[in-house]
Amino acid sequence: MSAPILEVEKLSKSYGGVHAVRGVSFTLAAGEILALIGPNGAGKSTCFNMLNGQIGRDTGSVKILGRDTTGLRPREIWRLGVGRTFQITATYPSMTVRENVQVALLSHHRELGRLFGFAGARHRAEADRLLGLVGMRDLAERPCGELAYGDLKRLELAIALVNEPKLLLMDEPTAGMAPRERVALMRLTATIAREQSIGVLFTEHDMDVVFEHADRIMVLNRGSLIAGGTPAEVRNNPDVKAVYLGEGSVYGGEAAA
Ligand SMILES: Nc1ncnc2c1ncn2[C@@H]1O[C@H](COP(=O)(O)OP(=O)(O)OP(=O)(O)O)[C@@H](O)[C@H]1O
Repeated sequence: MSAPILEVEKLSKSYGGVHAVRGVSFTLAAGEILALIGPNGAGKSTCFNMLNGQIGRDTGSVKILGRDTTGLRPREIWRLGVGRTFQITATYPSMTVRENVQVALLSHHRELGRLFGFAGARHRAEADRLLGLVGMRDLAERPCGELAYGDLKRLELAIALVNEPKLLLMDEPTAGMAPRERVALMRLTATIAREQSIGVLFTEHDMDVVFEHADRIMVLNRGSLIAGGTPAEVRNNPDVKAVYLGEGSVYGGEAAA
């Protein structure tokens, strides 16, 4: 079996007296879709931000493609082959869809100096290939500011793929989307991830999305992992049921947190 893409061991972080994340360990394989769920305040974002280098960890280790990430800045972690999407989309509204992808490609190729007098031809074919992957080729000429929210999220996915990531970190990728759009976005993500052997770690509040698309689910509560396994295993886990009781259903239908 090939080495895991992501290896997390005993990751911890406290804020004053609050143990936001306590001794979290897990691995993620190529092409695997792994969901990190838990009620509000469970530590999901803190975990994520330690993985992508936005916040430092107190203890523990994170290896991406076998490389220890201790001390690496977010940009250096991105350059290891990590794609990211954020809860709040960050695109340039006055630029077209294609130009937004081209700018990301310029950054990936360390050519941002060329932005001045940006002729629009640079990496155009690659930008169109990425837009084709997410089904947005026909929207290439549209100004980003005119896009529907669901299309913006697909664009964000195309941008996350510019550096040919082996690991994709998605923090609430479907936040703010209509239910049907959410499932469609995760289906698209899962298809691309499996075709390209990209490991995906995502946090998500919509349990329909989680149970339909994750190969494996980890459940955080008060900073600790309390359960992990296939969707069927997690669904039947009594600890998980207890955590979610009164907050919605882990069987799908309602948001759990
Ligand atoms: N910068 C910070 N300073 C102090 N406490 C923090 C900070 N960031 C997070 N916390 C605390 O750490 C705990 C975990 O928060 P975190 O945001 O990681 O949870 P979460 O599972 O992502 O929640 P949500 O689902 O609401 O986004 C919470 O108790 C939170 O109040």
